[in-house]
Amino acid sequence: MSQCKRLVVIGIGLIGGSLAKAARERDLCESVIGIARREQTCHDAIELGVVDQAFTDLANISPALGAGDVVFVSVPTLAVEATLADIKAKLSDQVTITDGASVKGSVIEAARAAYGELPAQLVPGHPIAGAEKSGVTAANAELYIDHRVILTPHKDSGTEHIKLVRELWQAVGAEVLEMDVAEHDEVLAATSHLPHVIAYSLVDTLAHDSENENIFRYAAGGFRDFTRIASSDPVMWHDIMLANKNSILDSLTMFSENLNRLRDAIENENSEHLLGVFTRAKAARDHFTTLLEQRAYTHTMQDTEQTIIDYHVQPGGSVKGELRVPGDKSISHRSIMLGSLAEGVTEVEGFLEGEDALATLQAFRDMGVVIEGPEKGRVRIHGVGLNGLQAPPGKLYVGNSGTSMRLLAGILAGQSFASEMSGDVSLNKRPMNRVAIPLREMGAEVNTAENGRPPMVISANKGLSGIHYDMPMASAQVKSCVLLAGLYADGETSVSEPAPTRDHTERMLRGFGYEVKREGDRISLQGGGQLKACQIEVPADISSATFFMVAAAIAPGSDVTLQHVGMNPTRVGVVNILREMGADLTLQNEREVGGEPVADVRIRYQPLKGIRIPQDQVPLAIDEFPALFIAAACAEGETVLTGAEELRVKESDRIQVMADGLVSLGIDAQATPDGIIIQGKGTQAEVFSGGQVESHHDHRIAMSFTIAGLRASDTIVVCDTANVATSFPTFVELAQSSGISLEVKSR
Ligand SMILES: O=C(O)C1=C[C@@H](OP(=O)(O)O)[C@@H](O)[C@H](O)C1
Ligand SMILES: C=C(OP(=O)(O)O)C(=O)O
Repeated sequence: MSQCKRLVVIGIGLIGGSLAKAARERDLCESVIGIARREQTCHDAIELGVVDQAFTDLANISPALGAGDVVFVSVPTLAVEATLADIKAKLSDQVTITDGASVKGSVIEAARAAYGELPAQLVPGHPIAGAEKSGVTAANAELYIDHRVILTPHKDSGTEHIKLVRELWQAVGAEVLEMDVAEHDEVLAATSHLPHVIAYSLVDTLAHDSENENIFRYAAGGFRDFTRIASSDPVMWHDIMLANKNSILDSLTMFSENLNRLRDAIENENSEHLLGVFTRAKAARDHFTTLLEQRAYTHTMQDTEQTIIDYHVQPGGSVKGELRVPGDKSISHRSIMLGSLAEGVTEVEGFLEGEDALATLQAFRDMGVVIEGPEKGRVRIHGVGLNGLQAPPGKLYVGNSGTSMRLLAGILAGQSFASEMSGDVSLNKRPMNRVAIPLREMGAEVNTAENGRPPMVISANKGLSGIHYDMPMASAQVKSCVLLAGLYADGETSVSEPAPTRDHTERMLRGFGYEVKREGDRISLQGGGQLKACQIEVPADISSATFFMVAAAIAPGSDVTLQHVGMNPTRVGVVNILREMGADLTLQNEREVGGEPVADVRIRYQPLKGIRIPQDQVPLAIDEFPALFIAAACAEGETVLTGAEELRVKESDRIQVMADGLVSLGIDAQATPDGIIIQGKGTQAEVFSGGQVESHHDHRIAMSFTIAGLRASDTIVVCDTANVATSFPTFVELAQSSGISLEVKSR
């Protein structure tokens, strides 16, 4: 398809030559013409197949050019003005003009100087694709594939000209964005121009060293990677420095100040500062790497531009083997929170490197806490004490994680700075009034969006008072939020829970040397104490282990042992319910690790029967119901769940979403206001039909329908499953290694 009639490239170096060559090889224009100052370049450009024709003067071709033709100016930045003056003198105002200069403010100035008013035919642009090579010989037709081109049209740029330029870049494989000129120049100063100054300066400094030969001879990866861009074209970079002087100076000043602080930290052996800078930078760079690789990720990444990941599960099979699922999510969150607020260094083992717990970790890094790792589940937290957090530089983004937002709300209410927390599409629908109400009663100023939804804005603490709070729902998140705010409140803070909920906060506070009392259903603590750093070993997450317990319980021939699973009595509902359904489940090697009971759980297939789920088990198995509904569908007879309306406000409405998914896979399942009624299909081999189910931004829904594949008659496709990484980043590997035929496909 022809994009433009003729393409004229003025300045046939790497940038111009690559566009010319790409246009020519892809047959995008009737002809591609080069203009260069030197005869030799013209000759080389034709020889190398970069252009069809080349001239040293635009006048050779300009009379023939008109509407539909594009001139691409690709000369050194400071030569743009003279080139535009030449163009104005020789070219029709119908021809589209664009350029490739790295600084856009100076191009606009040059155009004003040459034309007076900015001409409609001009659409400034900047392809973000350099290479340290330069000259026509480096021209590469593939250079722009999957690279970005930023267009900075001015207010009078003609739409037909913008369209032509945009389509030309897209046709050579680039992704085209638009930006305002000033924003472009600031962003580029920081991300491209500053790194070039630093690389040139570093190599020049080392090259002047008397022992430079040795330095260059022995310099391995670090030097080579870091200084690659110092081989770029000196004239081009000289021009960029002058053309974008002000923005570059701003970035350079900020960098020099930080470098000086680092220098002082080294001189004074300030490990805190060094580790703070290095760990924050590593986390940022790792995040950037995943962005570059376009993998589904984590904390601060919003749901933009990601490829969608689906699971394709082939029917049948069984699960076998010894498996260790990752660390407990609830305990991992709390280890970061209490470790950060403690005096001294807390060491954590078995930390869950899933997105939810990482969101909590990032929030505390944002508030100035130095956190080393995670590295294979190990984390070292340099606690700052209850009053040592610093105001974060911006909003705290906690992704998909309700636990992060609700527990953090309690801690943030106690801080001397204001803060704001936001989440992803799922979290932004979840109710936050349940924590805002008691926090306001304590004296905090908490604002939410409509109907108590996130974002949450929490004002600087003007004094909190202890309260007694009778919780209207059984929620460990609400209980923990109030108790954590209670650390900052005057006097005693207490909560009563309508039914026992997970007690990790209370246990861990005690582990950090903080007194927490429990009398019946009432839990209390006094404000104003101190947390002392400790060692934490996080057991494997019973909620993650559940998927393999249910898998083994429903798939004939299965025999699985899950190692080192947390068996906190407030979390064992799933074990009790599966046993009552007739599962062959035994606990082995029961022991206590760091204040939490653990055991190995062995499950062998045995037919299940439907039951009426005891209400007292509901809070103890609250996250396990999606998987338990799959077990119910495979059981003989009816299973009835009541008293579980809390399931409607999790990452999705887990009652409705599971009922819909089950029905679409051929199960008689009926949602009720506070539960579900499922007619099990018993021992018949194929319980579920094949089909497609949505995860609705909910990891537990995604994993539950994955294990349903073990008793399906055809392929089950579970759509949009990147959220599994919030709680169970190794799910796919473990599922595959244990015998589930699961394939991950992206779209
Ligand atoms: O405190 C916690 O770590 C959690 C409490 C539960 O939420 P609720 O408090 O809303 O029941 C649970 O569903 C969540 O996965 C983790
Ligand atoms: C409800 C859950 O988590 P959270 O509330 O932290 O998002 C869960 O993991 O099932």
